[in-house]
Amino acid sequence: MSQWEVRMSNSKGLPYFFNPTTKESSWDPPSGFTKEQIEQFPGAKENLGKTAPARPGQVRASHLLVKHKDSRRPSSWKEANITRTKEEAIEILRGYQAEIGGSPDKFGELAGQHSDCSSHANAGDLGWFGPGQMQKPFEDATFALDVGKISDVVSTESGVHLILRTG
Ligand SMILES: Cn1nc(-c2ccccc2)cc1C(=O)N[C@H](Cc1nc2ccccc2[nH]1)C(=O)O
Repeated sequence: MSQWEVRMSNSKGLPYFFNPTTKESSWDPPSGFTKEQIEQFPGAKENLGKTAPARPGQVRASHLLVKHKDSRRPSSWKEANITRTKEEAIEILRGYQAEIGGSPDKFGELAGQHSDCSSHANAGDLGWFGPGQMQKPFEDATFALDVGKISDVVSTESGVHLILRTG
């Protein structure tokens, strides 16, 4: 039986069917196979049922930033002159992390109250962004998250962050 497999289209963020023997590819399942057979194709379990991101290649995230004295801009809507150390900032962020407990709703509430980023007014929402738009540690951490998940502490030149990936 010519072996079909399910691959993920990077450009569209959608699964497609590919036959390495015949080099055929199709968005729709090849005919002549039962649903059960299709579900056994290599790659089917990882890829079938995935929906395309609203903006292929981009991600959306919210964050809670705690700045410190060595931040690129040690000032925020909350505090004109931020003097805490990076270690103190991490301790504060750990407290928020515990209170958030993995809840996206709680994340937005605390980001709105406590984030040292001007996006606090947006419950921490930064909108959509692609590669090269945010500081690299922030970008890498966001792209590594599944949608709906919250990072551990991430450090950038702006301070220390918790990141919630939303899209
Ligand atoms: C990248 N960005 N987007 C917003 C924003 C987005 C939506 C609505 C309002 C503000 C603010 C910022 C920003 O750079 N804010 C900085 C702090 C900061 N540094 C960041 C580094 C990486 C990601 C987000 C970051 N936010 C500041 O207020 O000093």
